[in-house]
Amino acid sequence: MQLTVALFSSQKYEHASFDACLNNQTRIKLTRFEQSLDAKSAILSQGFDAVCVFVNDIVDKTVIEQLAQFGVKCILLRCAGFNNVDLAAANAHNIKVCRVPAYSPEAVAEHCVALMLTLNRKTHKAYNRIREDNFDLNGLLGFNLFKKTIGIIGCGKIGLALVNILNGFDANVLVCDPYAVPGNYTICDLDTLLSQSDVISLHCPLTEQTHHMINEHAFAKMKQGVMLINTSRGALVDSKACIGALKTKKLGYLGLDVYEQESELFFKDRSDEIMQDDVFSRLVSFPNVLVTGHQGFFTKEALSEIAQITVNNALEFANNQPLSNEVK
Ligand SMILES: NC(=O)c1ccc[n+]([C@@H]2O[C@H](COP(=O)([O-])OP(=O)(O)OC[C@H]3O[C@@H](n4cnc5c(N)ncnc54)[C@H](O)[C@@H]3O)[C@@H](O)[C@H]2O)c1
Repeated sequence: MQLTVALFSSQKYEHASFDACLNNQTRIKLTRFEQSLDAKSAILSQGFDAVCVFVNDIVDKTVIEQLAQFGVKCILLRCAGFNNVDLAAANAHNIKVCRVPAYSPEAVAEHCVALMLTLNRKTHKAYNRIREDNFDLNGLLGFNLFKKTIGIIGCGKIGLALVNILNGFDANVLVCDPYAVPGNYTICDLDTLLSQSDVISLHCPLTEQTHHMINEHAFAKMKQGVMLINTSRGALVDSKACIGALKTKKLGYLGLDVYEQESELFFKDRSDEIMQDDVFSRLVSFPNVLVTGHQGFFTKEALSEIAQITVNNALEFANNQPLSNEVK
């Protein structure tokens, strides 16, 4: 039997890695759609055995009911996080859900350090200054990461990859994670991490418990001028509370690779449109805020691993084999 797969939110940059994996096999037939999956576009999945989705596709109860009606039996996530999928609804309709649990955690950890160093050493400003023959150093003052206290919330695969890099800076690394095991860091509770860290980086999943975990109460506990980095999921952070903390200078630096309302913005060229998101506009107006559009994962190595694992997940499903990366 051939497994037909409707791939949503298709991007050109993924073609080569998927084509390389699908080459010389006829078991899987992939059809690409540029549209993201939601209640309106779900009709496109009619007649397909599986859908393949990414971080901002909406796979809630309504969409899953439609998928079930159209005969879809498997949801293949091309990412690790699965907060956008209603697992109970999928289970109720006997639709299997598979993900890519790890694809180069180092890619995200390295991007996180790129955000930290750019914000700190202001290389983005220096780049522009030098192009205009402006060699003034005023306004470019940074600080050493050496011996600084860096708090990591969520020390799974990405958090741990970050710890390994930060140990190279001889930083004092604090970790808050309910399942933390002893390592090259100090395990502490959230309040201790918030109050002692010079830099805070988020690497826990988005759940009901972690939604807006960084809010005005959390900022109140932090050091004046703290740096906050979020490469995990946008809604871990209350964006409006960030604006408040930036205005009082409590928040000295903010690096975001994810944003709560990113599904309305990211992964498309919107330079011809009028920005409708006032919170986002305000955030990017601060000189000490650096936003990248969910590109933490975006390395050659990670794209290749995502394609290989997704195709393997599809093959396991097509062959009725145990699903190594099923999420229940
Ligand atoms: N920016 C990107 O391109 C990108 C790419 C991949 C993943 N991500 C995000 O990064 C997150 C982390 O990925 P990972 O592969 O390291 O996941 P992981 O499952 O390996 O690690 C997550 C860790 O968070 C911990 N955790 C859970 N609840 C917590 C809480 N309330 N407080 C503190 N820790 C808590 C878990 O115990 C676990 O150790 C994912 O959830 C995903 O949202 C972003």
